[in-house]
This record gives sequence, C-alpha cells and structure tokens, in this order.
Amino acid sequence: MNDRVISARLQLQRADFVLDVDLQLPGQGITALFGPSGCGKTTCLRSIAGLERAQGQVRVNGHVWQDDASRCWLPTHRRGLGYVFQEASLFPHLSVHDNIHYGLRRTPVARQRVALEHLLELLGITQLLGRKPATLSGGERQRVAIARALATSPQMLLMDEPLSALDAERKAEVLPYLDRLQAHLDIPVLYVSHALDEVARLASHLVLLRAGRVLAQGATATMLSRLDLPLSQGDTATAVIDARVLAHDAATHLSTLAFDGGHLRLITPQPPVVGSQRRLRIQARDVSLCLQPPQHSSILNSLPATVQSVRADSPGYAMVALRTGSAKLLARISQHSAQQLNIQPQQPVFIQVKSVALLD
Ligand SMILES: Nc1ncnc2c1ncn2[C@@H]1O[C@H](COP(=O)(O)OP(=O)(O)OP(=O)(O)O)[C@@H](O)[C@H]1O
Repeated sequence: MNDRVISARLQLQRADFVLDVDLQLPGQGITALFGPSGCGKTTCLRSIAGLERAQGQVRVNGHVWQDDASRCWLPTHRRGLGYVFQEASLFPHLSVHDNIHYGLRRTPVARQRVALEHLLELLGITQLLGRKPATLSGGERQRVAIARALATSPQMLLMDEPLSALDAERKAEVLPYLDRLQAHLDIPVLYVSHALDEVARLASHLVLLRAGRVLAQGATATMLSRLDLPLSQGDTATAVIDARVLAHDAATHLSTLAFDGGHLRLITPQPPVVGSQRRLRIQARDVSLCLQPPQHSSILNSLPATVQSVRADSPGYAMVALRTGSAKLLARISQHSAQQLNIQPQQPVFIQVKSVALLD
C-alpha cells in the first residue's frame, strides 16, 4: 500500500534548543532515532505523540495527526499511539492482567486489531498475569509495559529508550521479545536509543539527529557504513548484513549463511533454523584486507570485495568502506597498512572476517 509512510515535519523552539526535523519514514518495521544526549530524540518523539506542541505536520500511514496548515491537531489520546517509557510506569496496586486491560477498556472493539492472547504469548507474559508489578524483574515489567501499550492496537508504537534502565543481562532477556514483535506485528515502531548495538540489531531504518536536526536518515545497513557519518568512527564501527541460514553442522557447530555477496561461516552453539533470515553483525575491527586470496589461514571467512572509500579514523587507524555483492562492510585497519597496500577507491581486495555474530 503506497500510503504506508510516516512523515513528520516538526519545529519547536526552546530557550537553548531548536528542534527542526523533516522525517520521511517507512510505515512499517522499526525506525531508530539515534544521536547523542540532548540532540532532541525525546523531544521529537513527544512532539510526534502530541505531548509537546511543535509546529508542523504529522501523518502516519494515511492518518493526519497534525497539520497546522489546516488547523488540525489531535490530542495524544486521539492519535492511536502506544508509548513505552524508559521505566515501566505500571499501576502498583493492579495485577499484570489489570494493568494490561486498563488501557484496553477505553479502546473501541472495532479498533482492537491485535489479538491480546497472541500478544501476551509473543511477550512471554501469560505466566505473569496474576502478579503485581513489585514482584516482577525490570525486564518483565518492561515487557508488561510494552504489552499494555500494544493492547490498544495503536497505529504506531513510540519507545523512548525502553531498555536503558536495564542491566546488560535484563536487556539481553528483553531483546528477543522485541525481535518477535517486529516479526509478528504490523505496527511501525519509532525507537529512541543512544546504544548503537541496539540500533544495529533492531532497526531497519535509522534517523541520525544532531543538535535538533536530521544529520542523515536511511536504511540502517547503509547508514552504518557511510564514512561521512560519525557512526562509522572508531572502535565501535560496525556493519550489518541480512543473510539466510543455509546449513548447520552439529559436529563443528559451524553454520553457513548466504547473502548476495557470498557465504559466511560462524560458530553457533545453538543451531539456527535452516532457511531462516538472520541479521549478522560484522565489526570493522574484525575485518582485514589482503591483495591476494588468503591461503592457509585459520580465519573462517574470506571474500572478494571492492573498496568504496577510505578515510583517516582515530590516530593511527584508517576506516575502509567496502562492498561485496550489494552488502556494505567496514574494515578498520592501521594507517600504516592502508599506505603499504595503497588502498584506493574501486580497488578489488580480499577481506578476511575474523568474527561474525548473529544479532537476533
Ligand atoms: N522540559 C524542558 N524544558 C526545557 N528544555 C528542555 C526540556 N526537555 C528537554 N529540554 C532540552 O531540550 C534539548 C533536547 O532534549 P531531549 O531530551 O529531547 O534530548 P535527547 O536526545 O532525548 O537526550 P537524552 O539522550 O539525554 O535523553 C536539551 O537541550 C534539553 O536540555
């Protein structure tokens, strides 16, 4: 459907801060709003929700939430949105069941598009329905908050750093549920984060904010590999590739995945489902370059690639953007090696990939 698109042109002026954004986002999947502290991520999300009175226009999959030109401005409760905050704000005196049904009572039956039982199953909270919030872990509380937001069958789910109050272990526990939601629910999600690992894993689209403005927006895989953006700087630079599981060998624990640039092999102690589509992360620091096909190497993955561009990274390092098939990768190598190998745009090379991780 060609009206599955979200557009938001928003301007808001504060004493020390101006938000001025023009967002054109896919009307499905997870879009991340990413940027440093104070760049306006929360302000942008709250403006889309109608919790801040920005000037402009907001359209979500054919529904007009705000259009100043025609004096249209829907209050938050009429925008058909779910909002998940950093900390789950559940009613302490109500059970999980009653917390989730609280919002549902006010949702007309005709708008209840999400089957509640399915939702509870997806989020793994069927067993928790009788419990009070105080008896839940942080991760469980956040899953209940997500279920409550989705139970009202919103047209869009807005999530403001929903994992940032959780420790690494709890975060790892909640992430697979977000993957499942994405795979099973057809509701666009706008996800505020300043954690690049979360964004790389979850988001298909990425908006990079700087000082209240959009620095760039586009497909996550493309944005991560752009050398003109700060995402590709330093030790944390990473690329993502969507690939299909071809085979798993139980004896060696090696899985083989195919993408349109070739095959990648990685050790997966839990066998992934053959035929499933998975997202892989390849960190720039784990990729090295050779001018000849490498031989007799312990490294599992070697692929032909073409250099797209090169730039200086942190002192002593160069960042190289590469293409293999239509996939984009980054290699962080020493500046010394970049000079020795005379790395140039359009140059054919062989890449060795030391480590590949399954992200979902
Ligand atoms: N209620 C407010 N009144 C005045 N200024 C505010 C208010 N809320 C936020 N600001 C300011 O607006 C700017 C954007 O804040 P915002 O919370 O949107 O940023 P952010 O990118 O979400 O930051 P963080 O990652 O730290 O949550 C900041 O300069 C902040 O100090």
